[in-house]
Amino acid sequence: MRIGVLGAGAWGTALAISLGTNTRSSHQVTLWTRDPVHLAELVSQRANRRYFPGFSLPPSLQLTSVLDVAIEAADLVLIVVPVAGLRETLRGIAACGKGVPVVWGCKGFEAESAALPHQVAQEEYGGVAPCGVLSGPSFAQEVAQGLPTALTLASHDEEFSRSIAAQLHTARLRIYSSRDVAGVETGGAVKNVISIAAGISDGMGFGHNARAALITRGLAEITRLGLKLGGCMETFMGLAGAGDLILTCTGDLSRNRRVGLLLAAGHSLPDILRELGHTAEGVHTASAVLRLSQTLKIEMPITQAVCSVLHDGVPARLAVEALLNREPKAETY
Ligand SMILES: NC(=O)c1ccc[n+]([C@@H]2O[C@H](COP(=O)([O-])OP(=O)(O)OC[C@H]3O[C@@H](n4cnc5c(N)ncnc54)[C@H](O)[C@@H]3O)[C@@H](O)[C@H]2O)c1
Ligand SMILES: O=P(O)(O)OC[C@H](O)CO
Repeated sequence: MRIGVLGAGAWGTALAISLGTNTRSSHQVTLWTRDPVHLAELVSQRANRRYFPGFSLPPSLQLTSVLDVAIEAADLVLIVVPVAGLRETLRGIAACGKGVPVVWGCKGFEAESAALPHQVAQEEYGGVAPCGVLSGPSFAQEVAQGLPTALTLASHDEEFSRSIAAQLHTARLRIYSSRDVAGVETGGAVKNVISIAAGISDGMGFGHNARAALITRGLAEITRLGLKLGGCMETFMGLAGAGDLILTCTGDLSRNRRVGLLLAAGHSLPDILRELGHTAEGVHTASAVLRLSQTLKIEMPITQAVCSVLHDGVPARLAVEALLNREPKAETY
């Protein structure tokens, strides 16, 4: 298959390396960056030192900064820009007029609209071609190293998700298909918020028990919101739910977890984001999720606490104390 990967950050580059060096099938991969200067670096260094140092780009990988070139050369487009760039990227693909099938790998809610990626896609690309989302526990570095990873590809078009999952599937990148787009996207988005909370807790030295409690009650928040948004219970127990939540709350490769660790150490959010140099979707998604939870009247205390630290200047210790001092209640979802 000919695959256009749009977005040459960590995840786009890792997917391009993994799919481009896949020995079982013969994918021809083109990686697109919007920045011509970045393209020149990629071409001359055959590596992405800016976003993904330590990995060589496979010789067969094509590189471009012209969107139409990446799309024209593709049977499938993978959009791997942050959620904030999804709408603009979809508009660019639509303007190309090819009607190419699209799968996105971004995880979050759009900050201003609080829309999930598939809702943005419906507005910008609805009815043009089959679409889906790729999500699940997947640190870019491990995927690029060829370490075993399992993902979920969800689409409302069941035939599309099965077919694309089968074509992208390898022994090292196992891809399961699903119809639950809203569930898969909600799991991938909210886990980033809970991961910031886990980072804060670990950074303050609260220990393994507290982290396990945050993961479990975080899963309850994901499930509550996800069910309201039309997701299925089993999705939240699967790769794109509990799987990704556990990975991101416990794995030190997580950028969202790192945001929490640095907040606990007393760093300011602008300094943290500058030092990170990468997308941490949980930062913007937290506010969108909080607004949604208030509109939908869903209790999401961990999300609320994370928002208060990120955006209201509440010290991490006070936010954690407020969480701990909540009234006792029955353990429900
Ligand atoms: N890094 C991972 O391990 C990983 C794994 C799974 C999913 N994701 C998700 O993938 C998405 C991208 O993450 P990343 O790790 O590649 O981020 P990153 O910060 O490493 O790179 C983001 C890339 O997108 C580009 N970009 C930003 N806005 C753009 C726009 N409007 N149009 C075109 N390009 C734009 C940037 O220039 C950069 O190249 C996020 O939603 C993230 O949650 C990341
Ligand atoms: O580094 P993070 O926190 O954006 O997490 C990366 C992936 O989403 C993990 O599945």
